[in-house]
Amino acid sequence: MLRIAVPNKGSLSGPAGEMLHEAGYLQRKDSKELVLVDPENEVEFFYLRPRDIAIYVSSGRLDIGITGRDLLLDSGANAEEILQLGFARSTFRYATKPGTASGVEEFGGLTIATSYEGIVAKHLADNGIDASVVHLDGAVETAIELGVAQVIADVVETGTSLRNAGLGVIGEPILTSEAVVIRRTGAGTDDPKVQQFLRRLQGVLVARSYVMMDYDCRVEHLEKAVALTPGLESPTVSPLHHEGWVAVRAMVPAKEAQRIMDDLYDLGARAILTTAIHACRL
Ligand SMILES: Nc1ncnc2c1ncn2[C@@H]1O[C@H](COP(=O)(O)OP(=O)(O)OP(=O)(O)O)[C@@H](O)[C@H]1O
Ligand SMILES: O=P(O)(O)OC[C@H]1O[C@H](OP(=O)(O)OP(=O)(O)O)[C@H](O)[C@@H]1O
Ligand SMILES: [Mg+2]
Repeated sequence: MLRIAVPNKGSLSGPAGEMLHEAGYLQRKDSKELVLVDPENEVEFFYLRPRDIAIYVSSGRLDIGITGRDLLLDSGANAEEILQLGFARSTFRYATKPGTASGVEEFGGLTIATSYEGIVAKHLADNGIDASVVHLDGAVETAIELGVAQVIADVVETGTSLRNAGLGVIGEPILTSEAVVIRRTGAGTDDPKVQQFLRRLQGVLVARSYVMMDYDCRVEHLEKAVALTPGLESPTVSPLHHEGWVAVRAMVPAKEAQRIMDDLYDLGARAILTTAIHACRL
């Protein structure tokens, strides 16, 4: 059985469960369930605090985990990313009240509040800055108003929390984060069970970001049409009953589908349609 750590709470938990469900795995129905066995797929899911997942995976007791890159780096655990999942995207940044500091180099002697002490301590050390770090569990933006710190370092997605607290970002993002699949460093991905798990998640990512496009076009326009829809390997081209015409089928990125349909139409293609892909193995 492959043993997999899944976030039990917070921003990662819902999307991780949805992705596993789309990949064909059983998922818990009750948020109080801590362990779930999926016998058909030969996997066992452990629902754990997102912050603890890298520690479990680095111990080798669990084969794989889903967590955030920022949490992985903050933990300092002996685990590495083996797949990016594209959700829970955020940046990790410093912020202050206007007028406190214009750059990270002015943080010397100040106190920085954060839930991610590991990342902040390393970043300060790398930049040779001597500042104090105070750990808070959450709602870090309020720390400045309440006088606990002059600077915060926190997750920023839309920036709404910072704006609401009257804070502005300082310097470049310390890192960009997203949900990732992790494995103990050096354990590799050769294990066929790990390979199968990764292929299933990759299949979900592709099914979400591509659509299938079909259209008819005249033979003399085929080369130009195929250049617009090269597909993954190469498009399928079938003869139509109506001589001089072919039917073409190819996967295209969902975000570009409308633009490609316009370009195909201008080229003389007709009956252009797209359909959703529900599952996929590349
Ligand atoms: N607003 C957000 N948008 C995108 N990702 C976020 C956001 N807030 C947190 N994350 C990501 O979620 C992960 C943190 O998960 P965690 O459960 O510890 O905190 P949380 O989502 O803030 O939940 P809570 O604070 O309610 O416990 C990190 O990878 C972080 O980058
Ligand atoms: O840039 P934004 O879109 O506002 O998102 C970022 C905020 O979201 C998270 O907070 P959460 O709501 O999880 O509360 P927390 O601070 O207590 O973790 C994060 O810690 C930031 O505060
Ligand atoms: Mg939070």
